[in-house]
Amino acid sequence: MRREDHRSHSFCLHPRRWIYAGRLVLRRDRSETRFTWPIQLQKNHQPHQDPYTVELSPGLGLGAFATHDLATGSIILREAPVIRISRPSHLKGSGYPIAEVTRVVREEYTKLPPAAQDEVLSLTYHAKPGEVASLNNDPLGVIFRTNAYNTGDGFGLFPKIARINHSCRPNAGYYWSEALQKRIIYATREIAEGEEITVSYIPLTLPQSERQHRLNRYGFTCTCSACTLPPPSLALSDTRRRDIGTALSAFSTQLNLTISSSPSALRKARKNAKSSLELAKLVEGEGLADYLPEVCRIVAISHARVGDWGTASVWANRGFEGWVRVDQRGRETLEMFELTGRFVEMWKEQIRNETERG
Ligand SMILES: C[S@@+](CC[C@H](N)C(=O)[O-])C[C@H]1O[C@@H](n2cnc3c(N)ncnc32)[C@H](O)[C@@H]1O
Repeated sequence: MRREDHRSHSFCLHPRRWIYAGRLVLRRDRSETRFTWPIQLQKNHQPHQDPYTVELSPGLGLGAFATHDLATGSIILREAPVIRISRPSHLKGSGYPIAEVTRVVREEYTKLPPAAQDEVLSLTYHAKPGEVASLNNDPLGVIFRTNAYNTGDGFGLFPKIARINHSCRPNAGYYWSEALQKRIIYATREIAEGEEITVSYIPLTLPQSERQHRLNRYGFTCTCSACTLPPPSLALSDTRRRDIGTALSAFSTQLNLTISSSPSALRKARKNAKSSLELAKLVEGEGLADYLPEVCRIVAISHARVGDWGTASVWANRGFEGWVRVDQRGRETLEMFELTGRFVEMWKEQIRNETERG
């Protein structure tokens, strides 16, 4: 059993509800594994100052910059959409035609107060030559196309989030909270004061050439640290990202909690559990921190399927820690909370049984 360092937590699950904090130490032989479960909750002592400011980012237009050091998991911004449009069912899979986007966005735009209209019109956009002229000189559709994010069932314009630039190795992630009806931006790793805050506009498991192709619609060539690697390292990064993408989609069909019983199913499940740890290493090595909470879930469930409750508990707990900071009442947070509790109980029972057997 591996030794896990005890980690302290400084966030609040519910502002007025304090949850029992107990430290769980499980011992086997001379090694021990400790972690705190349920998590130790303390008051959130984040500074009151806004975590970011908007400034010029050389070569990228405006960008968002950290005003102080931000810890992993810090919430940078929560924003509700000023304009929200639904996904047209008849066009599933194909893009929204820009003339139609322009029409529906204008309809919503006219309902906004003047200050919000000005904020929308101030946003950067990328259009093909002659495109805005072909839309009766109405830029709203292309503003929307350049800046919108999804909102679960549709798309929304978030004028503050829209100032955040792209990187293929971002330091922030985003999340649409159904409960809050807001998009949340959070630090996926430590961000130093003055550092630019970046998110990804595209899936990051694509190789560099495909990423550049996808970014064409935003009108720029990405020069982030991942895209400008020297050729041998770039080839390695491309392979790693492809492998991560393949593994993520392969695991997506195997994430149930049925314990494998037949020898061949168990052999396969053991192989998968091993691959899940390799996936975690690849994601960490490639610096794709916003994929980590999902990978924690994969590692946890893959180890539960082979009855390795220690590893399953530690990774479920890690996944929970990742999600709870982002959305305390989110579906993923609650799932990982529930799984950690369940796995810890199984783990305790496993150790009790082993101790009794001597
Ligand atoms: C959603 S906006 C981001 C904020 C924008 N920089 C601004 O000034 O409002 C997207 C636009 O920002 C620019 N941009 C974002 N990320 C970039 C990057 N990594 N490199 C160059 N330009 C970038 C592109 O012009 C893109 O169309």
